[in-house]
Amino acid sequence: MKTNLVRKLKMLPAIVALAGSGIAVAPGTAAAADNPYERGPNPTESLIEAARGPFSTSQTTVSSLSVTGFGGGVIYYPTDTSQGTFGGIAISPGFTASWSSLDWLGPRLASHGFVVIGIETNSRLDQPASRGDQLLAALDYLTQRSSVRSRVDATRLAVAGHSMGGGGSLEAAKDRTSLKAAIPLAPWNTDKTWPEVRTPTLIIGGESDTVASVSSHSIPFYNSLTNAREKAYLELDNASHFFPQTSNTTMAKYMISWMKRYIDNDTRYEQFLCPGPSTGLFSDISDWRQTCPGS
Ligand SMILES: CCCC(=O)Oc1ccc([N+](=O)[O-])cc1
Repeated sequence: MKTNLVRKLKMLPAIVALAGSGIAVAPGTAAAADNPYERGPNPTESLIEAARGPFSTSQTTVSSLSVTGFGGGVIYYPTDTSQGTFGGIAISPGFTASWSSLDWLGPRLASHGFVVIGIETNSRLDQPASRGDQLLAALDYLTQRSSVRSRVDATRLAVAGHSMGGGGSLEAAKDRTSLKAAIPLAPWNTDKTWPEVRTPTLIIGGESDTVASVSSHSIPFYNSLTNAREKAYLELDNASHFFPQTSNTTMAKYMISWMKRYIDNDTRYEQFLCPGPSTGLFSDISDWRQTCPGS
């Protein structure tokens, strides 16, 4: 007992120094006391724009033969086990595409402290409703059966997807209102109204998309999210339908900020979302709309 007390007293200066430095400390220590889900250092523009975040990552392939409800995929996860569990994110590719079309996103998001599963769909022709079911099946697999399940917090989960996969992410959020965040990318869906979604949702559209034009998809979807706890719309200047398929710093930066803010409840990332980016002549963002907490 006495030895423990002496050890704790000896550690105090180190804990105080860490708290001041912005370096994350384990849940239960001083800096993380307010928010047990906060992971990683204090964010800066350069941190969220970098090709990799502060966590080292590893990956493991999931065979379609070992799962039900989706077509397997790849899991990316932080190797650090000293800070507790991480939130989980499932991501679906679009019509006729495989996970490899988006795979740059896996390590990019995981390196900020998330366990990410990029899925293959049962068929590459699956429609958005099916892709939504498959995203949820992948999250269940991730948290209940996968080899990394002990690293994931099953109460802090999110979805994203491209095109029909983005339409699928709206379907998943509609069906599972406990999801903490959704990010449809150039979403495509025949259903144009989403009042059932309560999950904080960031829609990212491409200004020059001719497959799922923002005027008939992303913007009406955003406007119809009347019951989402928070929502935002980011439009990438002059971007085509296929912008998520190559590494895109602006897209990654706002995905990271949204996921951190709503999966981890990390208000340190609010600075990038409220009031959000400018959309001037020299910006690569042509439109930004949002509801900020309390507004
Ligand atoms: C990578 C393909 C992204 C995607 O899903 O694009 C499409 C979305 C809708 C249709 N369609 O309605 O035929 C086609 C492609």
